Amino acid sequence: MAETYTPMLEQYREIKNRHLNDILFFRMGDFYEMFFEDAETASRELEITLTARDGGGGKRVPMCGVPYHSADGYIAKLIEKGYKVAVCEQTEDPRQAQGIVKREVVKVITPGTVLSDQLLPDKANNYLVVLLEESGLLCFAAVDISTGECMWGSFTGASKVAAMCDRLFCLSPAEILFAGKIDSAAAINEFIAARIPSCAYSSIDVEDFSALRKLPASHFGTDNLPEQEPARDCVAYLLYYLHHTLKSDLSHVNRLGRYDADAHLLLDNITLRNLEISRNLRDGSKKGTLLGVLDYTQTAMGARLLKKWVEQPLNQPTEIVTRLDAVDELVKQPAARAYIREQLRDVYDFERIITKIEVGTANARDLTALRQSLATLPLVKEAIVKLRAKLFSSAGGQLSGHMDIVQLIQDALVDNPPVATREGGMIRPGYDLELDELRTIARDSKLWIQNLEANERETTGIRSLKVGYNRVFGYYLEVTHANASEVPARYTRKQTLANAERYITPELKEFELKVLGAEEKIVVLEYQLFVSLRETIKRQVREIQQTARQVALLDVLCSLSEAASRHNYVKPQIVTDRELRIKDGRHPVVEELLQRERFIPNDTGLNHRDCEIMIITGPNMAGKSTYMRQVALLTVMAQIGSFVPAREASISPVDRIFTRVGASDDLSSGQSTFMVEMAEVSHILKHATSKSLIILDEIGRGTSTYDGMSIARAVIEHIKSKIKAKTLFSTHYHELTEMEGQFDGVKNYSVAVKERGNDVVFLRRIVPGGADKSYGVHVAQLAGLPKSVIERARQILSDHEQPDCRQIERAASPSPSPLPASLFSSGLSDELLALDIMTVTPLEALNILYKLQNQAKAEAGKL
Ligand SMILES: Nc1ncnc2c1ncn2[C@@H]1O[C@H](COP(=O)(O)OP(=O)(O)OP(=O)(O)O)[C@@H](O)[C@H]1O
Repeated sequence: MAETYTPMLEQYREIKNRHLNDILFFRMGDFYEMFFEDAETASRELEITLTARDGGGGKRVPMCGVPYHSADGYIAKLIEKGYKVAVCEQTEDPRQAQGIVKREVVKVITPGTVLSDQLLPDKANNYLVVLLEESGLLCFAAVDISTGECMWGSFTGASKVAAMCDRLFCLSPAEILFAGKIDSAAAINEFIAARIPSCAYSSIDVEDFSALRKLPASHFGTDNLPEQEPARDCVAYLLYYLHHTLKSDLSHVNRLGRYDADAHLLLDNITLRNLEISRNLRDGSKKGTLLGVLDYTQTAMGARLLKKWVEQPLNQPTEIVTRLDAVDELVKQPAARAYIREQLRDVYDFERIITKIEVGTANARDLTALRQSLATLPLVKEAIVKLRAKLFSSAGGQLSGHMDIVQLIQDALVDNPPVATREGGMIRPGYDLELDELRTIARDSKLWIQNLEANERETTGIRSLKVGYNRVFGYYLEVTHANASEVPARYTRKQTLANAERYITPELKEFELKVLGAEEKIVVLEYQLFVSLRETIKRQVREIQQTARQVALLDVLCSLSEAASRHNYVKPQIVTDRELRIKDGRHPVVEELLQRERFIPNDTGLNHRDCEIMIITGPNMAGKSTYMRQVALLTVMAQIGSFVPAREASISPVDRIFTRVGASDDLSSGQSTFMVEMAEVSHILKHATSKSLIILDEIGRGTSTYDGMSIARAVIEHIKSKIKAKTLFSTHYHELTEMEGQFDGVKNYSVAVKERGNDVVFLRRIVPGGADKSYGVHVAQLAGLPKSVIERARQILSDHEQPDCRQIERAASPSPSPLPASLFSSGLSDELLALDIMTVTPLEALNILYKLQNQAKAEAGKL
């Protein structure tokens, strides 16, 4: 026989059955209760007491609970730990309920659908992504429910997984859902675990999917829908999940954008990381990144847009120039820029406020923030209309101040309303006649009580008599025991305290009814008025969203021009001759970090005639990596529409930038450093085109010299003959400089140094020609290696640099390099060879080691 529970628990079980993957917060009065397994999980994760309650038939059922007013904090904790929380409310007034109060899940909160400020990342997007793979097409649909932004994209072919991973890296979703069976799931999961570890992921399956197929068209209309069915289905899953979790009509998710890879300069996730475009390698924050240097945005909307611009620069010259012209105008008009930025400082994140209005969670304070934000816009518009650049004329035109809404909120709400919406105190006097009348009754009642108190004191002669109020007895007259004998017969005793008696009179009760009724009515009426105000604003969701987008655009343009003038950048010329010419270029981030030292600028000239590939040699620490990243970053900046740190720059947009820089530790994937390096090089060789820019920093160094050098040379030859991409290649293999004479367009450069005795001065200048020394020992010394090690290294190096040794090293055959002669001279090796390691005891071994060391010391002249 099926187990039976109390009617309330039966209701719980019925609801829980529909939310098996969620923790069910079950509202009971002032608490959210959890039962059964959920109670055990929640008590463990939230560190709250696990109790039990009678489940019917003598069964004890595990239970725990949290007060409803502090539930947000607990929910936040569970979401951060990757759980989903279904919030089940009482949907009827318990006083009117017959039997068990009706309850319903009003929303499911998941990492990708959170809307509370507490859980949303400040100034950043919070994406939910659905992935679907079908008929060779790998699709995604993404939404930031907090702003209403929604888009889709799809990839095919051999590189579809890599392309999807790059996209996911940019979106950095809070939650990913795999719809149905995804062939590439393993590879994608591996990437998420390594690169977006905070992302929650699960699968989504629907029994009757055919019913959902209509969702995209009914929600977005048919105009912008993806043509391919898998992509449309992906959007359908996304909408289904949103309806299932948010249970609102989602009118703020009203535009479906398409991610179009062809419109952008593609920066894969490796390059985004290597160049530290928006996240640094140290802790993933924007400190010390290109975004960090360019971000002078004033609003959260601007900050989110700038991150997109920086991670997805443009590739079409006309679009780039349009942005550059706008930035240029603001650079030339510092007063206008300062004025606009000043106004924008008072603008709240109203893109998110609009969402809260749409889903009905906005409070009165949100609305006053919206009013304040919109009210500043006419001032911004005034400044914008005087500007000439194309982007301003479109932005200015659309920058509506929504004065009707500003006025409406101004009239309806007091200046500083409370956060709570059901406790009154929000609506401005004069806004609603009925409310004003009720307030008059409530206010007059205070006067009435004062009068009553004075009258009663006079008629009874009890000077200490006072009128009071409590929730249990309502209004009462309080008289001390000492005066009890003076109390008239018309008083009815209600309560006896230690030193006083409390009474009521018919007059007082009648008054109470009127007053209490008024106060209750005020609270209800204020809430109704507030909700209807919210609904009125909701009708303009689209228009206000449009305004938010214009504000973001303006903020970003101001930010880029502020960065340009603060850091002394110049407007790059955008050309189409496939050349890159930079005069006195600087690294935007390194120049900011250098405090006392001055950053030394350098030129660059890359073209397909005489300098397609730069082979850069030079000492360690000389500035090779900095220079190469600088060239890449200046290209990225120009394609963002930003000015660049240089005296002059003319840049032909590239289609992709590839980087292979440093030793990226991919220990999590179980691959060796060299394997990762080769995989990255292979990725570059497969995807680079003649319009790409490639940065290769010392490839081949993770293996033996000969293997490494051979691979490096073969890679350059391949790029030169097959790909023809502009390339910067740094290396310590001086042998590669021989390529200059052998291939047109391969040019040697080196970083100049000055030698002073054993000391080396880095000049940080890139000059034509190859270098012949690495000065690695010098850098080791700078890094603080023990003096003895440095001296020994110098000795080995000088032996090694003898002509006969160098001859051997440069030979192309990969024979093992001989050890320096001195190490095993004078019979040391004979003694070692004679040893039978398997039979010596540890003590004997130590003795032998001691003897060998003494011998070595003697040889080194240290004894
Ligand atoms: N143009 C410059 N002006 C001033 N300082 C610079 C310049 N370029 C580089 N530096 C400084 O030199 C440091 C080392 O530069 P970088 O890492 O580019 O050297 P590298 O030649 O790539 O070294 P390695 O071969 O060891 O990787 C940088 O961190 C920076 O502080």
